[in-house]
Amino acid sequence: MNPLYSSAEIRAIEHAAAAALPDGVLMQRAGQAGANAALDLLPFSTSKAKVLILAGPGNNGGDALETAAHLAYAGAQVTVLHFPPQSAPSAERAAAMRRAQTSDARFADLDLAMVAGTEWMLVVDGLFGIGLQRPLAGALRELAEAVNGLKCSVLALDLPSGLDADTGAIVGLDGVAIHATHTITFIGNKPGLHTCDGRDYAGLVDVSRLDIDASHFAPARLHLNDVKFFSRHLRARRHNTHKGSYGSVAVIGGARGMSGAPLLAARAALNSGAGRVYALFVEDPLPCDSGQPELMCRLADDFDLGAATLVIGPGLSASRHASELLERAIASGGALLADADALNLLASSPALQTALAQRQASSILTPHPLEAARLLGSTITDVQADRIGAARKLAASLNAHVVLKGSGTVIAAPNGDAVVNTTGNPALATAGTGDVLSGLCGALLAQGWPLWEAALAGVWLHGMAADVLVTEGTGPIGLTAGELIPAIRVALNRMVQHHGR
Ligand SMILES: NC(=O)C1=CN([C@@H]2O[C@H](COP(=O)(O)OP(=O)(O)OC[C@H]3O[C@@H](n4cnc5c(N)ncnc54)[C@H](OP(=O)(O)O)[C@@H]3O)[C@@H](O)[C@H]2O)[C@H](O)CC1
Ligand SMILES: [K+]
Repeated sequence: MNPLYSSAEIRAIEHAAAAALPDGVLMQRAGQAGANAALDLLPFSTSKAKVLILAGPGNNGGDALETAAHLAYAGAQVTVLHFPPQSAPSAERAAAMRRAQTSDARFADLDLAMVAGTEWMLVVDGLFGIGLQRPLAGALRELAEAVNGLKCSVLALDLPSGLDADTGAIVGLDGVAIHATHTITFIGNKPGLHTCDGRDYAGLVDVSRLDIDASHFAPARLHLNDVKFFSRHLRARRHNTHKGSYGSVAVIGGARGMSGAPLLAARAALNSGAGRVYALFVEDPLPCDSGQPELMCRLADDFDLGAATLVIGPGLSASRHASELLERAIASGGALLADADALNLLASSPALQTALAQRQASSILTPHPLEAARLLGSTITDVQADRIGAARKLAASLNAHVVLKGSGTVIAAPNGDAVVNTTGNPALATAGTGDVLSGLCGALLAQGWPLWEAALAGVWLHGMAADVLVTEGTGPIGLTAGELIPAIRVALNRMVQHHGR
């Protein structure tokens, strides 16, 4: 089920596997896998294909040298830019170097004009893998920038050089990484390829396990999101049901001048199948939502908060009254999702945090990185430098399921399990999409989904709806949050048709 491994876990697997195999086999397999991935990107007749191979000083460079030898034997015109190790290379890297030197690959000196001025069909990035220790600097930085200026495909071996394998952050303030179009990653998939800058820099990711025996892989605590994680909750509707069978959602928010946010969340909840949906306003309730008259608009103070699944936060404001409503919502016994201003109020109140952490029924929190930073007492930079760590920390300290939004949304449970989402695209970087997500998750909770699965499915469907709209040309530029709602409804129904019973 799409496990993700930290670099420490990958090294442990590699050591255990290498001990049971003849010397150098893993690097040879990595080089073969790299060459196969490269050949997939080259024309059938390789003889005219100019391929630039960047071979760094460590074992990632060893993989690149193996790849270079294979591609040269396959007839490609291979040029290698080689960065020799400062100390004695590993035996397998030395063997890889001999193989590349005895092939037809040409070793060239670093010349940025040559890199920029040649019509490469492919660049293979084997500068650094999981052993990157510091930012790319000097000539390496210039080389990465020159490669990033090329139009051709770029295949990263293991991961794009300059990217942190565990976090997906580019290493260093104002750091640089190779912008790959494809990545062939070895032994196991890595979180850094799927969150933060990872999705932009890794391109299409393929995993080669190097034929390592399954016994060497310990169960992972981190996975890519997968429909299999939540598909058993996708239920076909029974004929003999009524609106009461599908639960009630109450969205609490809408301070003066911010009534749009709860309406978006409430519309999303209704269109995601909740039986009854209330839009509860901190003050001045709208008489109705003329665009969605099925919604019931009320003053929050007049509502029994125990009577519905609560989504609190969209347009809530930071007023004292809003804080009292949050306190009441936390004290209610039912399922609760807190978003937006509710998260900011939580961040400024240790008492509310304690009350949330002590709830019998756990909760879902859906912060974006700034909201998460406020809750953690840190900065956006800190959060983005380790999104998975930040989500896990929040989940543990607040005893909540945390959805840390952004590229590669992270969903973390209080027990440390975490998932990185794979759907979604930059179209979601627009006002109101967070409100839609909160309403969608609230609707799934109201229909009886457990918190973890509701968060996984909500994030997955939200991203899938945006992906479908972008495929159809409705975005990424200019997609509006409201347009997501009918697309979510279609995606949810299609999934129920496919998986439900
Ligand atoms: N060992 C095997 O059989 C296999 C390895 N695989 C591949 O190996 C890499 C991991 O290899 P490792 O050597 O540990 O690490 P790297 O190649 O990523 O880089 C380490 C060397 O790079 C130097 N370094 C690190 N950062 C920088 C930097 N910013 N600028 C310059 N040099 C840097 C580091 O030198 P130090 O000075 O820090 O000591 C090392 O020399 C893994 O990713 C796989 O690709 C195969 O997958 C399987 C077989
Ligand atoms: K690399």
